[in-house]
Amino acid sequence: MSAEPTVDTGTLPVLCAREVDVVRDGRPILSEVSLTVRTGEHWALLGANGAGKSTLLGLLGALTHPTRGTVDVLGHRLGRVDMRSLRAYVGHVDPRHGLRSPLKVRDVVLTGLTNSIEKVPRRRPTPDQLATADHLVGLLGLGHRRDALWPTLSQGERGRVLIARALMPKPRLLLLDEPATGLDVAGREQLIERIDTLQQTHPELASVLVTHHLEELPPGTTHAMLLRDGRCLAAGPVEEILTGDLVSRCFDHPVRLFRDEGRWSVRTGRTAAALRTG
Ligand SMILES: Nc1ncnc2c1ncn2[C@@H]1O[C@H](COP(=O)(O)OP(=O)(O)OP(=O)(O)O)[C@@H](O)[C@H]1O
Repeated sequence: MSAEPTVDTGTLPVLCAREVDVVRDGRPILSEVSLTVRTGEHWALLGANGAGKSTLLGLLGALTHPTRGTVDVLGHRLGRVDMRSLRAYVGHVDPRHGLRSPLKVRDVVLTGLTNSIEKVPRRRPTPDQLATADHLVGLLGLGHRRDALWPTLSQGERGRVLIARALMPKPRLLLLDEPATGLDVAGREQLIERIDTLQQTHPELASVLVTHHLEELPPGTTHAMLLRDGRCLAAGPVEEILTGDLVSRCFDHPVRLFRDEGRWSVRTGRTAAALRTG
């Protein structure tokens, strides 16, 4: 039987993946990927379609095991401890959330406590838990929608509800899988603003955000990893990694990068040498 993990809240990295390989149906999906994430770091995980981003996020979220290599979450190795208890320390925001019931916003946020999609019958939240849910709903800018039903929410509102839900068990690591997919400009900007606010209100948190679009990165992004064909092309502080040259290689297309007020934008460039970063 797996032991309940004691979680280190001190100096250990929140997450440490070493030389990870993932092979599915005999095909290498990830090869020799290493990543260390520490408290207060906010990582962008970038790569073209099929590069392996979601597969890596599944490992980081203790949803799957590597074929080779090791993944430690708060000092506890996947495979040696109960994966479900580790998941309580990792908030996973997946826009493909499969909720079917017409739950109210506040009830969806409370499902974060049980890490379940639907409400768990006969489980009553404590007054403290209700207060935390209300606080998070407000923090994500949804105070006025607290009693709205899930099917009536816009996609942008759903994204923010799912972030509040992921924060409910007070995780140390927040994983965001393409959170701005399908959002209009207003929805995307509100989401990015709220993610950026979290980085200030929750200094104990680390995050990894997957996207194809540099425009969707919050200004508070501190680090980036570029994945290409299942391998890490580059990883480190964002100023060193988000360069026209490296991003061009990552997406196999010459681009120039611009940064204005903390946000990135990308244009096709005739040569990668024409790069300009701010
Ligand atoms: N269970 C599996 N069996 C076989 N191949 C798989 C499996 N899961 C993923 N793959 C393949 O692994 C590759 C990486 O998939 P993954 O979803 O991690 O990429 P991604 O970078 O997140 O892509 P996208 O940006 O399109 O979402 C893809 O080619 C995918 O088809």
